[in-house]
Amino acid sequence: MFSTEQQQAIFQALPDPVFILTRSGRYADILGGSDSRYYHDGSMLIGQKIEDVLIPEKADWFMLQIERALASRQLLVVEYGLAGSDVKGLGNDGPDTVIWFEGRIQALDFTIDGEDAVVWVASNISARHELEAQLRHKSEIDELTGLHNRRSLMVQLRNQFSLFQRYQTQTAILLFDLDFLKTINDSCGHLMGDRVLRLIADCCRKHLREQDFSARYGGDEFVILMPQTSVEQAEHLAQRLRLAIVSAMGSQPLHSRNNPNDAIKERGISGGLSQFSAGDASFEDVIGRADRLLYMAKQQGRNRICV
Ligand SMILES: Nc1nc2c(ncn2[C@@H]2O[C@H](COP(=O)(O)OP(=O)(O)OP(=O)(O)O)[C@@H](O)[C@H]2O)c(=O)[nH]1
Repeated sequence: MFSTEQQQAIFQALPDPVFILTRSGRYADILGGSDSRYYHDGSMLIGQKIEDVLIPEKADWFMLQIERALASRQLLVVEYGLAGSDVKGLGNDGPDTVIWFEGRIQALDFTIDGEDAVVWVASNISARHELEAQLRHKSEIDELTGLHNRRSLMVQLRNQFSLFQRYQTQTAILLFDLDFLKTINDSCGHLMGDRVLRLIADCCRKHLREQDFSARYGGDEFVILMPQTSVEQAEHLAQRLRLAIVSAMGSQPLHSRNNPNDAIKERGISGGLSQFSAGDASFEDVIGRADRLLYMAKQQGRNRICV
């Protein structure tokens, strides 16, 4: 139906680039890629090998995908990022952000110069990738404090509990609640209440270790999950955090709106500290224990951690 020239023109008009790659990683041909918003002219790659173009770590990954597609003979769909620093010899000329692609790879049923080969269609999905990252962030992070939200805490607790069941690694959990937030809200305004909640989050980020997982459990309740931590170590960390929060709150102008001389004196947190234990059926058991200990801390006069 189409002449050879017309077929060639149709291939070149394809918006996404189509790479014909041999088993040894040679660019046998490149078609399409006409959407110049996303793709540069790649014709200079023809005849070159992936290992000549990309740094070893990336080149190995590309070669592995070619092998997978050739072995399965099925359509293989992969996602990958390419940064300017992944391309050999680009220097500072490449893009400064990672560009994300979806690769659709299919083995060809003929050989090219005696080699097996695949067709690899690369689509720029950076915009979608960015949107997905934003949505993931929104679904996992508490908007007010920037800590993990309850939903991502639950996922983390479930994973850590599975690890505990398999390896019995000590894992401590602190559940704490800001004392008298209602009084702060009523006396100093809701915005000041919000400010104190953010202050607590800052203290968590500053005073806990990188492996500790801090989350806003809801309202003025927070949970700190401390993997590979004994209760003794966790108690030390919890007390350090409590003192840091008391000290940070001390620097806040927590004065009554009606009477500026009337400062709110009660500043602190009450917490319950527990750990996964052999008899627990699920992570909910340890949260339940920490909750009862938190209640005890409130009963005993607040601004303390019960273990
Ligand atoms: N400012 C602010 N207040 C909140 C937020 N979420 C919940 N609160 C308020 O926090 C208060 C929590 O109340 P409680 O924990 O029961 O009581 P409390 O005043 O902190 O007193 P104790 O916990 O008994 O020491 C409620 O008045 C909620 O309305 C928030 O995001 N911002």
